[in-house]
Amino acid sequence: MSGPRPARLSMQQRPPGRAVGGAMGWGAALRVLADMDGVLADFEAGVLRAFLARFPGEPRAGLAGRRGWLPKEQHQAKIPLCHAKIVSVYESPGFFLGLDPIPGAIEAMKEMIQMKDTEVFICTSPLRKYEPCIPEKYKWVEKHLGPEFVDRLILTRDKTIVSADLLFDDKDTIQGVEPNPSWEHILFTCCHNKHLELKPPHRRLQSWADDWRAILESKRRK
Ligand SMILES: Cc1cn([C@H]2C[C@H](O)[C@@H](COP(=O)(O)O)O2)c(=O)[nH]c1=O
Ligand SMILES: [Mg+2]
Repeated sequence: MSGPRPARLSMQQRPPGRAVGGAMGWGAALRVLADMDGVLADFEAGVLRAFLARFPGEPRAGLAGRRGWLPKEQHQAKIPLCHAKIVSVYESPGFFLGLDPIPGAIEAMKEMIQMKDTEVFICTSPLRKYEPCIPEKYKWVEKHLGPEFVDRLILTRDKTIVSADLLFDDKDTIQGVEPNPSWEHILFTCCHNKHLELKPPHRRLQSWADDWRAILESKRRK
């Protein structure tokens, strides 16, 4: 985690009506990234639901017993034969588009984007097998959040190179080519990370019912 980013002066690039100024100075809007799977879209529940529908009677690990980010690793460790089947589930057409929103996520994002001096983006990593994952991610955002957020969708397999103040993400370790990302990673609680004990100054958001507004405000004050 590093300190706040220097103020940006690219006012021309800002959408009309979102110019910022005042106490924080011109261009010093707070920039927030929200991860998609596990933060906005319920990837874990979607995997389990689709797996049960497609392979009824197949042994699987339930959400309560999940440890570690990769369900394929989880299942691989306990039930070796499941791996390829789990991958086939989340690589199937309709999987990403059919994911349910995480409770409160849509409301939080729509409120956040209206906040003064705040820039909100969705930052998601597509599967290496990028079809149909990528078009379905765009469609999901349009369906649940609307066209305003389609313009704010960042797809990258390396989030460390994206410049922002905050990143809400369920993955416990986010690594890439940039060793010191500009954002503070707020771990969004999910079945696979809830057992992890975070050492200060690392912070969590337990759910969208938790005080995400306070996290944004704490970052503005810095
Ligand atoms: C195995 C596995 C894969 N994913 C996938 C789903 C997405 O394509 C990315 C993560 O996307 P995010 O929006 O950056 O969260 O990886 C996953 O999320 N979880 C898994 O266990
Ligand atoms: Mg995620």
